[in-house]
Amino acid sequence: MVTLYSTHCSSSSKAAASNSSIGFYNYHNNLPISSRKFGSQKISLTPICNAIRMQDVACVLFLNKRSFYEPRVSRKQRPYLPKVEVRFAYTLPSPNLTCGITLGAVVAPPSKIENKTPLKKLKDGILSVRPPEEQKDTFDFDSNKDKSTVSITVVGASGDLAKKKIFPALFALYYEGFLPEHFTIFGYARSKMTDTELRNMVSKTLTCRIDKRENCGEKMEEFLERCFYHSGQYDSQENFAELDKRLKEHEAGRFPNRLFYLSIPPNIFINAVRCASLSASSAHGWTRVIVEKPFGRDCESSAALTRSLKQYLKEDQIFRIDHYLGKELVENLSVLRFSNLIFEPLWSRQYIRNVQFIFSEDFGTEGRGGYFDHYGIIRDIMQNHLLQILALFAMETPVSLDAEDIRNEKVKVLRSMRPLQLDDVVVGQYKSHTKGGTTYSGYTDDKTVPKDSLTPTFAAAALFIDNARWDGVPFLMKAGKALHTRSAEIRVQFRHVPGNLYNKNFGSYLDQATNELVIRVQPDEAIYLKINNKVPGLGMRLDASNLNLLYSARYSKEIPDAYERLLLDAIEGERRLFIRSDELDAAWSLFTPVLKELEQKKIVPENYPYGSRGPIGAHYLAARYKVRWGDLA
Ligand SMILES: NC(=O)C1=CN([C@@H]2O[C@H](COP(=O)(O)OP(=O)(O)OC[C@H]3O[C@@H](n4cnc5c(N)ncnc54)[C@H](OP(=O)(O)O)[C@@H]3O)[C@@H](O)[C@H]2O)C=CC1
Ligand SMILES: O=C1O[C@H](COP(=O)(O)O)[C@@H](O)[C@H](O)[C@H]1O
Repeated sequence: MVTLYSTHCSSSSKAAASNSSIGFYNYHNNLPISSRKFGSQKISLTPICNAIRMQDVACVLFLNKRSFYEPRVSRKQRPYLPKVEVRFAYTLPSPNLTCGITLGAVVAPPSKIENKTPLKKLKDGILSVRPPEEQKDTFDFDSNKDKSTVSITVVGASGDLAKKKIFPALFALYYEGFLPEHFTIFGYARSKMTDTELRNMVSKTLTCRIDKRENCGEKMEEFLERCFYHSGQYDSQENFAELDKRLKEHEAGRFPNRLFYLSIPPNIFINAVRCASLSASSAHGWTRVIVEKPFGRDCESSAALTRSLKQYLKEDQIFRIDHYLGKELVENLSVLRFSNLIFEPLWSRQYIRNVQFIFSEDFGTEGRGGYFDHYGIIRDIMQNHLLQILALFAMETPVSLDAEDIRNEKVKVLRSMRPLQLDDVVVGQYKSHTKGGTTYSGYTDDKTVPKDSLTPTFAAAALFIDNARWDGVPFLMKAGKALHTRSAEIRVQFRHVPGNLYNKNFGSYLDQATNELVIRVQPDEAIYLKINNKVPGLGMRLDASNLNLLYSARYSKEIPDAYERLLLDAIEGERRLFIRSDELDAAWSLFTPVLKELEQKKIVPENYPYGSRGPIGAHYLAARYKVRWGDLA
């Protein structure tokens, strides 16, 4: 049952409101339940809403026959949440009319919600950013109420990320039935391509899951038929208006929602957003924009980017992607911690000695040297991926799983952290190395990288959270390219057991006898806990063994790629895994001073051979805090 408990709507203009009405629709079948016309300056909708008690309600507000607003039954109503509050407040594009509606919902039995198709979850109402005067078309909601559509435009479709990640993720969602019934995918870039050429390009990177090969070819054909291409400049409103025209042809009178994925270099983000929002945003439905990193390269440039984006978009239209937040084990971090009694009580300085976030790749910056040299590993990996994981790891219990509640807690952690000090950073750069007759090029051997580049391809750092829970606990980060292995892990090293009866069995290896919880994000996703155990036999010999939850052994389902989850969330309007602007500001504040110092002082990175374990300085840094890197134990 859903109970709407508080709504209000006020207008400062009689004329603007004279043709207006509010309608309630059954969420499941979109049939009208009730509607009310209003033309007065002020209208209280509370009595209407209180009178309506039913399974699920969708509510659409019409102003001068335009529909602006559709509250959703969102993923907040997943089974683990027995009670949901949905709040909406927004400004209508009309300058003299504002309206806010607050809904409080008590949710229907969870199974019903879960059984919904994703399309039915698509009930978020984001206003178009297009100026009102450009919203010429009116939408006849009565005859189209059961028909909405999502148009996904991949801006920069000819690029590496689009081919490698975005199109395959969209196909996986399609294959699994997660895309809405009506959807269209457009590639947009400057390269000249026909629809068929785009389809050929995309088809080369599509794969079916190992566990689901049924009708794979057929599904690919169906998917590709819904992919189109439009060639245009990123700074041309005219070209985006042409795209708009083509999108409209495919939307064919359906309720149009539009998602733009900016898969382009950052220097053209703003032009593309300006043109897309002014010439190709949805007139009636929502318009959302996924923005890829890098979100600036320091506090100032990031704030400037946010300011520019907000000239054309509202914060809730901006989906800043950090694909590490979409990884299965990062998503599981909160589940592990907040739904297992054995972990949460241990999650503090009292029991945890240090936490390590380790990222390594066994390949260099090949092909991306130009981009990388401008950013370096601290900006590329630490300031975003590792810091986001740290914030999730260390945050206090959020009030709910609502996006804002989670992001509020993450911001608090970031704001409680000390900006990184130069003394607490070690930087490195890989050099060429020959192994087994093969020579692996060094970073500066790349033609797109200046020979005298000081850009770090490796960094280790010690960070601290100055709050009651984490006071004095080192949070160590290590990230590097061209190392000996590819992996991403979170390692939680616990304190010694006080007065351990078995200390003598460990001899001088007391450190190695502490418990360690490892969350292996990739590859071979796993969670394991290192415990001390008696080696079977008549003696009393102890060893460290793992209680091991290896995903591939436990779950037969293939783990979805991070981009699948994030794209689906963006389509559904779920913001939990996207970065809010204040989180971003807080993240940059931690790293900007040290990044500037490294550059101003021209700190020379320590060399390490391609394929090695990185510079020795990382060990000294850890040792300063009496820590051993867990991945080396
Ligand atoms: N590739 C990756 O693994 C990752 C990428 N990212 C981010 O995603 C975004 C896209 O990355 P990626 O696909 O690698 O980028 P690309 O360099 O491949 O660029 C994407 C497309 O943008 C256009 N483009 C490239 N350079 C310029 C330019 N100087 N001026 C105008 N247009 C240009 C090209 O299309 P055309 O010429 O046809 O217009 C190109 O195909 C970037 O912001 C990147 O930082 C983030 C994480 C990982
Ligand atoms: O954002 C980035 O991530 C990739 C690593 O992503 P993964 O999912 O393959 O682990 C990294 O290679 C790239 O430099 C960086 O920009």
